[in-house]
Amino acid sequence: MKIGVVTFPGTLDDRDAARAVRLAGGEAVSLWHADTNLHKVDAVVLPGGFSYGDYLRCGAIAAQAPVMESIIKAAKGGLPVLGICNGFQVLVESHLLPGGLIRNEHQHFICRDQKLIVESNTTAWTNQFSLNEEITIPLKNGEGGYIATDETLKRLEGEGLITFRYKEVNPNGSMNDIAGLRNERGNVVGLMPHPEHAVEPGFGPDTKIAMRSGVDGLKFFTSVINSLVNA
Ligand SMILES: NC(=O)CC[C@H](N)C(=O)O
Repeated sequence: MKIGVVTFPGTLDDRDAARAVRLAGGEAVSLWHADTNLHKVDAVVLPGGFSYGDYLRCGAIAAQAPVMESIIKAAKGGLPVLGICNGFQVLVESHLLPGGLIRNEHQHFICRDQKLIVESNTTAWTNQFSLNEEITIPLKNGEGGYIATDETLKRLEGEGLITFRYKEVNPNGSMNDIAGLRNERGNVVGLMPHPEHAVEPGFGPDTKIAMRSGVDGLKFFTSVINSLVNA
């Protein structure tokens, strides 16, 4: 399976995302921000980083990049798309997911191992998790505070679109402890924490904190391969 990994100017985590794809058994295909086609990929990862220097708002300029025009169109047609951190911000700025991401409540950049609860396991990117499974993956961002109108929050809660919720600590003031969302169809998923940094023993979260192997992030990538194989 070919999984496209997008690089915008200022992207940071494209190499780790490509490595995660390979460790899960997929083929990573580099997509450049200026690409006007998606090179026949079966899914796309929008990785983390500081696209366009975080000018204006994180992800706001990347959402206007040529490659996003194809990704938005393909996502609406069912292509699996995962947005990680800056990628989540791009998905929100592209209106593929609702709401907004603002500066962390405490105004500081945060970097920590973060516990999450998986609240939806029927998406292209989460089908290898159990419902309500607790996972630990790294979190590192400056604008991770999730906001939405009361009406949107009600819809997200009512329709089961909140895919990840922060556990124990709400690290950034996100409304309803929201760490990640899905679209109705389940092909588009975005989250602030970083699964691609928790795919190999010894390199992910502190296993004393995670109390597991520190590779909880790998299941995002095996999930999408599983959903493509069984599509
Ligand atoms: N790790 C990231 O992707 C960071 C995203 C964004 N630059 C922020 O600080 O919020």
